[in-house]
Amino acid sequence: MNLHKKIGVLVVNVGTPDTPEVPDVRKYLREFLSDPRVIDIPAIARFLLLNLIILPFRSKKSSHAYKMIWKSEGSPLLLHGKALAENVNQILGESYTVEFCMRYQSPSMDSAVKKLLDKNVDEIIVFPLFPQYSSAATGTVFEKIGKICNSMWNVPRLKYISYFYDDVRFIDSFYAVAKPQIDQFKADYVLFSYHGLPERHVRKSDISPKQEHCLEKKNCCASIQAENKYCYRAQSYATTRSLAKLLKLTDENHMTSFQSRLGRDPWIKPYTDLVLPEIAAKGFKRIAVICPAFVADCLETLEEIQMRAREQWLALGGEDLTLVTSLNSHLKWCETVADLIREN
Ligand SMILES: C=CC1=C(C)c2cc3[nH]c(cc4nc(cc5[nH]c(cc1n2)c(C)c5CCC(=O)O)C(CCC(=O)O)=C4C)c(C)c3C=C
Ligand SMILES: [Fe+2]
Ligand SMILES: [Fe+2]
Repeated sequence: MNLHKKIGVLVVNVGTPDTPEVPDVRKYLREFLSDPRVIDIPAIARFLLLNLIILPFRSKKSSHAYKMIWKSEGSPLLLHGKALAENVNQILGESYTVEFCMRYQSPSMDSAVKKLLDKNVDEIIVFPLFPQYSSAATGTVFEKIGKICNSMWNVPRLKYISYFYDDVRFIDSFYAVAKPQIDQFKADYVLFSYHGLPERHVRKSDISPKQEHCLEKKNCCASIQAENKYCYRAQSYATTRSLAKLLKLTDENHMTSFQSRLGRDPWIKPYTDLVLPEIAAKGFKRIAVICPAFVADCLETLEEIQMRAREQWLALGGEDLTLVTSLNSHLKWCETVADLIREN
């Protein structure tokens, strides 16, 4: 390797509002949900849905939720991302410059790319913090970097990290973080709850000639094959299989589900809020919930799982539910991120 080469790294997460107040949450939701990769319906229908239904109702509701998890220094998603980038930069040393940014709102991808170019980097590695590929999260980050570079005369060399759902170091990091928490909690059941997606997104990721694999064949997500290599649901199940094996779980005491639905379209199943009653009915009392689609704790883990799902579990007669805190800026995870960057 050329010792004088300077490598820029963009570590990107989805985005968060600047404050938990309604106007900032509305601004964030507007940018996020106007993205055709997130709400993939015709532009006029998306505009009407967003302005007449989602923004008037959701902004207030989400603002209330954000207020419950907000830290004095800011949004958990932002704080964890900044800490991760700082630690990874220290591990990688001075031939690398690592910038943390958000696909929506701030710090913006545009400002982070500018910072890297001001430091005269020779190439940029784009690292979306999403273990499983989805067009709504990973795809939109890659599209955005393309748009940013479109306006440049000297386009920097770009490299992309698309997914790492089965990378042994990612799995080992989650194991290292989760295992002590599950043991200490004395869980009798482990639920792997992933961010959901509309079923339509998964069907569109199917690369078989007539899209006859994803959600068409029985057990379509039970293994990764050529047809479903971009299938978010199949990649999520693969993450669960690797983690469950390390945690020595059996088919009886763990399962995979999908949370955070929005709107009336069918989303990938099973739904987290609908499996909790089934698990309770089997007599399990102490459930630990791991969320391996999120490498940092955020609204979806801290409010939806640790608060709302816990309340639901207690109402179902469960003894307790714990959220297994995420990778955040755990040292093993920082080393994994540094390794994934180095090998690019
Ligand atoms: C159609 C709507 C949505 C899709 C598709 C979607 C995919 C998706 N999202 C993440 C990661 C995160 N999403 C977060 C929040 C969030 N997500 C949606 C909607 C969709 N996400 C909304 C409306 C929100 C905002 C909060 C709310 O009102 O519920 C977050 C947390 C952000 C935070 O500030 O803490 C993350 C992270 C992935 C990985 C993904 C595709 C798989
Ligand atoms: Fe989301
Ligand atoms: Fe699939």
